[in-house]
This record gives sequence, C-alpha cells and structure tokens, in this order.
Amino acid sequence: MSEKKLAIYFCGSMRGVNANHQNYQTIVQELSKYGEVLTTHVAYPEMSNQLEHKMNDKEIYERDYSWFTQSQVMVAEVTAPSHGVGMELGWASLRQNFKTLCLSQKEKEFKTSGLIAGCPTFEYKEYQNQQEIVAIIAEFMKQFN
Ligand SMILES: O=c1[nH]c(=O)n([C@H]2C[C@H](O)[C@@H](COP(=O)(O)O)O2)cc1CO
Repeated sequence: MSEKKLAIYFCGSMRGVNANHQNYQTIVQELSKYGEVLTTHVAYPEMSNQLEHKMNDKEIYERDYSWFTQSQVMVAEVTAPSHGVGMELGWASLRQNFKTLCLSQKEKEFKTSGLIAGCPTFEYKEYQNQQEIVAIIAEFMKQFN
C-alpha cells in the first residue's frame, strides 16, 4: 500500500502586486520533493490563466478553501503584497498546530505586514537567492520526515 503524500498549500500573489514567478517556481519545485503541492497554478501564470478563467470568484474561493482544509502545511511567498495571501495566512493562523512557513525576499519594495512577520505560529524567513530558498525549505521540511 502506498503512503499518502503530504498535502502542501502554496500561496503567492496573483491579483496582488507583481510576483517573481521564477522564485515561486523554485519554491513549488522544491516542495514537490516533499509532498504534493495542491496550488501549483499560483507559480505558473499560463496554468492559472487556463484554470481560473473557467471559474468565477466564488468557485475559486470554495476550491481554495477546500484545498486548505485538505492540506497539512502551508508555505507562503509574501514578498509581493496580496490580499488573497493575507486571507490564506489568516486561515492558517487560526488552525491549531498547523505549520506555516513565510518566505520573503530580503531586498524588497514593500515591508511585510507585522501581522505576518510577527505571527507567533508562523516561521518567517528572508532569503537572498534561490540557493537560500532551497536551504530554508529543506530545514523547514525536516519536521515532516
Ligand atoms: O485566481 C485566483 N486563484 C487563486 O488560487 N487565488 C489564491 C491563491 C493565491 O495564493 C492567492 C492570491 O491572491 P491575490 O489574487 O489576492 O493576489 O489567492 C487567487 C486568485 C485570484 O484572486
């Protein structure tokens, strides 16, 4: 019998401030080594254009909330401010014993909200380059081995 994969919810800006999709893709690729990323479309605009254009906002909300309830861990890239990511992190902050990693680029235009960087149940990490993304994720995912 095969073991059930860890379900990972990845968050990143879509309608919010312009995102660095290269960094999002590195995060999703790294996370995929540890489990199943339910929200891959966030990192790939071509994929989300195809998927989300067939859905209205209510359907997007219901699908994402359902994925959130199925997930065991959340990883949010918070460099680019986004209401949606803030909302998802709000869900995560209210769920007991739910592991959440927030990643933010060191050199950035916007300061991360204190409610995110200061949330006691989140692990908040800043990175400078892709190698640091890989290292931070490897360290964070150790707890699920
Ligand atoms: O089309 C969408 N699909 C979708 O999955 N989301 C979710 C996933 C992202 O982590 C987050 C982005 O929110 P926003 O669009 O406010 O930047 O919301 C958000 C949108 C558009 O708001």
